[in-house]
Amino acid sequence: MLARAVNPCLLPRNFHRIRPFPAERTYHEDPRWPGWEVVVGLEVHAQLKTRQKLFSESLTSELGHVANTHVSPYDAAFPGTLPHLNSKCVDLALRTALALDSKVQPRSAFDRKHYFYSDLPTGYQITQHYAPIASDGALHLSRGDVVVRIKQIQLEQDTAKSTFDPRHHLSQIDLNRAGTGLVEIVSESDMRSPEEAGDYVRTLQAVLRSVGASDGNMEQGSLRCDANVSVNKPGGPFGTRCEIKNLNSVKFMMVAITCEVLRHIKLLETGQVVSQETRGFDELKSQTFKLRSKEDAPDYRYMPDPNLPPLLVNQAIITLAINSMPELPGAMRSRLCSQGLSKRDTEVLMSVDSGREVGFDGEPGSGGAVAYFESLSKGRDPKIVVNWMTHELLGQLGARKETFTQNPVSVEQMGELIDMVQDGSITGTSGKTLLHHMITHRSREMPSKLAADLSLAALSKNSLSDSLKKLCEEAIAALPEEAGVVRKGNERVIMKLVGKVMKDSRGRADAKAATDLLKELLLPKQ
Ligand SMILES: Nc1ncnc2c1ncn2[C@@H]1O[C@H](COP(=O)(O)OP(=O)(O)OP(=O)(O)O)[C@@H](O)[C@H]1O
Ligand SMILES: [Mg+2]
Ligand SMILES: [Mg+2]
Repeated sequence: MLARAVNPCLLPRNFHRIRPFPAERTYHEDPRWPGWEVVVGLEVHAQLKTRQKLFSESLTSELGHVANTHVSPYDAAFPGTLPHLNSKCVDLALRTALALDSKVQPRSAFDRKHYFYSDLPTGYQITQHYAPIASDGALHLSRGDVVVRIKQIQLEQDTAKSTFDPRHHLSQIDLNRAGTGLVEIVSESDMRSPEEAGDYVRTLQAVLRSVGASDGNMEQGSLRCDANVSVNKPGGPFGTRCEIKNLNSVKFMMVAITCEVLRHIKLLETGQVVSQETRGFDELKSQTFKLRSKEDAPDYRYMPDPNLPPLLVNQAIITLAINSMPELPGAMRSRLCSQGLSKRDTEVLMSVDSGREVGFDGEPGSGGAVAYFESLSKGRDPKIVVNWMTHELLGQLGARKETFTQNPVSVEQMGELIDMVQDGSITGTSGKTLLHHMITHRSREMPSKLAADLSLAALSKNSLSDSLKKLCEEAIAALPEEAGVVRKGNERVIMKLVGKVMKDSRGRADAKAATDLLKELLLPKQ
């Protein structure tokens, strides 16, 4: 119980424990399946973002690396090789446990889970079946007041990857992934709909990313999920669960759960029974299919791994982990809101921020939108800064199908640009043009220099009044009818002339100054 014994004074400011929650959920009828209650429990496998694998010195790999180039003799199960625990994997598992408000076990241990498959060179996977590193945690979902209990968090090895080429009847094994560290996070069966399951995975992804434990990328397979589904009559005991294996997108997971719920209900309503099975999901047919029944379930012959001593985590290690914890999403959200940002702006910034790169071994990643915002808003109005960031910077990057991690505009450049617009030395329109120029040309020049080079200095009444006057006179000459109407007292038509001035000045003219000057030129002095 060491984690519970941590002196609360040692907890960083952004670290707060989730209050206890009721395990019982009130039943709300779902119109999709009236008279039935849905129960979901998830097992999530997240690849730990460490440089090296869990028990060997070889480097972890990414999708696209040449097959079998990140393999040590240990990963390939050469006889005589021994595991050596990577402490960085333990650090990241501890961060995960703390972020999920779990009890860190002072003593955990590694077990062998045996099965025979080509992606497992040793014939067993090292996992923590009997004594996981942490248990009894909780995750607050983002919608409603739902808290999902975490049953346990265990450290384990990833498998290799096997692919089958049917044309040549050839199985190929890539050992790059073999032995990469994973955390398996097992939830209690506390979710009551496919949407809650989706919310759980998304919230968990954000937590894992924020503590640097995993990049949680489902498309690239660094986060995989098994969904356990059952149905029961409200108030009755839980039904028999079926486990749908290896779901690799939140959307498909929700579809798979929905299909499975409907399958269970159909069986039960026609007097049949649900048998406990492990199932797969066919994305094209939107159907789950049987992989094996409980009777065919493999006997994993779990046994303690004789080559690995118990993993001992004392209070000093937990305190170190607590002190190294980055800010969690909940704390970040409240901090941004307290700086005067609207809920919407906060959500936009945070969702962009969650796309930042996750650093290796718990190091901070680059490309964070919140850190960028915070540097930028030093000494500037946060609302003006967030407007420039969300509407202009993100908007222009989005139009080029680029993400914030590809943003070429430095905080210094963006800051000077905002200041120039604020003090009137360039107009808002010119600011946007400058930003566009900096993004498209990946320019390292400061905006003041670029504005001079591109002749974008604002034409206001005071500065360069001659140019503005010239533009106004040209507009009057070019639009004589409109000018005539204004002279007769219809001031609204002046906007057409202002529009012409703005266009001819390529956005450099200050609209208010142009309006005033046009009025001076067209209307009799009062
Ligand atoms: N009746 C049920 N309906 C829905 N989910 C359930 C039900 N009973 C258990 N579960 C969920 O099933 C999951 C069981 O996962 P766990 O890792 O403990 O065992 P397992 O699936 O038997 O083992 P393995 O790791 O080998 O797949 C948990 O998330 C749990 O909440
Ligand atoms: Mg499991
Ligand atoms: Mg399971």
